Amino acid sequence: MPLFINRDQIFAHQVHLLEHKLRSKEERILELETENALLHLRLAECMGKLRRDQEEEISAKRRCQHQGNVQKRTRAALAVLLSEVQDLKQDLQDVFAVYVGFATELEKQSKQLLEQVSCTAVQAYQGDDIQKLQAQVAILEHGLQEEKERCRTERMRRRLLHNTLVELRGNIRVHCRVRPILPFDCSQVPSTNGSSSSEVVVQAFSDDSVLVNCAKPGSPVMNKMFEFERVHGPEDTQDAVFEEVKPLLTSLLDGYNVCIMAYGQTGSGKTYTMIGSQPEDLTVPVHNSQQGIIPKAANELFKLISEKPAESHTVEMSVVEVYNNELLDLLAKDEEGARVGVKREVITTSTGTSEVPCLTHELVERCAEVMQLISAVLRLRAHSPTLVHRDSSRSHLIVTLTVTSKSPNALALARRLQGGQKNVHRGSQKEWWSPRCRRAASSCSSSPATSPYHSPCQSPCPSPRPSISQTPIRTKLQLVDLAGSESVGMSGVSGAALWENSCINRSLSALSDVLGALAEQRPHVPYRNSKLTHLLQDSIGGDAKLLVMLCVSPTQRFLTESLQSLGFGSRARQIQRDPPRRKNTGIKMK
Ligand SMILES: Nc1ncnc2c1ncn2[C@@H]1O[C@H](COP(=O)(O)OP(=O)(O)OP(=O)(O)O)[C@@H](O)[C@H]1O
Repeated sequence: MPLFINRDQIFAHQVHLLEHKLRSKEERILELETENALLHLRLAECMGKLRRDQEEEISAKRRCQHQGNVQKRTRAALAVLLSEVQDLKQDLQDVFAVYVGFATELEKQSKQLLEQVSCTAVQAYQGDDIQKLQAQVAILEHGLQEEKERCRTERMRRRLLHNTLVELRGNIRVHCRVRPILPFDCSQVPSTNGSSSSEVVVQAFSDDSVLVNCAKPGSPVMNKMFEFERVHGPEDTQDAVFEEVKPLLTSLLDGYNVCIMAYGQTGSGKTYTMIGSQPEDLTVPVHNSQQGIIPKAANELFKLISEKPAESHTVEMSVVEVYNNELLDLLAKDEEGARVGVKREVITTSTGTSEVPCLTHELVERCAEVMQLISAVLRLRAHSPTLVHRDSSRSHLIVTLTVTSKSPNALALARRLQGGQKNVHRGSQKEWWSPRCRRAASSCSSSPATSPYHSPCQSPCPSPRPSISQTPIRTKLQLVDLAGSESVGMSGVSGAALWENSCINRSLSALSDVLGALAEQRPHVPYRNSKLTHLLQDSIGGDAKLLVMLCVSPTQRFLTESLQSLGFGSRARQIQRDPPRRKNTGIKMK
């Protein structure tokens, strides 16, 4: 059957198809146009963002440049200031040298005149002449006294200028103490080069320099001079040593953190300097004149606090030892209330400071209480005999006195107000503890009942914050008696003691590495290489006022160790930190 195809129908169908295609194309075009418009919008947005970023970049660059310029100008001004101080120091040294010469000459002349007077008196026996001569002698002696006085004043000025220089540089202060010769300076083993082991080779040359004779016997003298902020000789008493440290206690109440650290080889007098001479029976009180820096500092601190309004300051104490690279809380008690060393960890907080969570703090109100706690923990501290020292400390001891000031002095308050609300809040967040924080702290398993103070609670405190003037300021006084470095051969130890020795030497070399990195201003400072440096991180690299007390033996027997300690001190002096800052101020010290 023939198939008739209606052409109109076919066309109509094709037209319909084409129309459908056209519609979908138009729809696609519309879609694409919308997409295009959206893309344009996004492009415009991106362009805007790019422009803003570019503007920000330009302004950041400008700010950077400005800061760079300011830094350059500050550095240049500081350099000028430093060179002026150096020149002044040099001038004063010259003047001092002239005065010394003049004074010596005058003394000589007056002696000669005195001799002449006595000769003339015997020969001539004439009253008039004697009187004249006596008058002359009196004038000369008076002149000599005056010169001596001027000399002393110039010396003081020189030291003051030097201290200003140290403050300007923000350097670590280094003092050195050369102890007297002691029986163990004479070695039982005869020296291979024939020299006497007890020969004095390290001397306090002046009040700021140490002279070391490094020559081998038979060879020409080879002297090395080391300069420090203050040098004490064997004749210097505990009181004299503390006098130079005392001003730091005032700084503590002015809002600075302070750290005093004794460094030196075993038997060089670190514990003697920090704690004082120790009787066999630790309960026997030590005479004031024999006390070291820790009791004297505690005494001075309570004296200063007693001059403040009543109950405005509280002091809390913690004691830790770093033994075999482990941190032990020496004030922690067991269930029966007996003190036992409990292991703790040191952590870095979100603000970058180091802290020991759950560390025991005891409230102390008198120096005697501090010393009672010290005697209690000294029994726990690791000691063992070595060939050099029969009661050698085998751990680093860190005594911390935390002062909370509810009514800070005008100086600290003014600084804090200048520092601004933002700063205070940042500081207070870390320092203020609300009842909720206290509860959190006391829920810590080994928290002491005696103190509400613990490491800061991480959870936000909903309680209202105190105003700026109400916020207590907390400052830390860290007193560190480091374990003594020594060579294995010299100490003659073996077994467990050998491990102790290697831990001590490793932690001290970690301390040295940290100082090296800071002195060379390396971007990474390896604080975490040892528990000791991690714990002391804020004091060494932070903004605390740090005083390193180098202890050295005077004799040939320990020459290598003494040179190593003096080198450590010199390296510490090279560190240029930001000048120490008061707590909560954010303002650099003048
Ligand atoms: N300036 C000093 N005057 C008198 N005696 C001192 C002086 N310095 C140290 N001594 C005595 O030297 C001995 C060793 O001193 P000390 O215990 O302080 O050494 P150390 O550096 O702490 O040693 P270690 O690191 O091994 O513990 C002690 O008997 C101490 O009394």
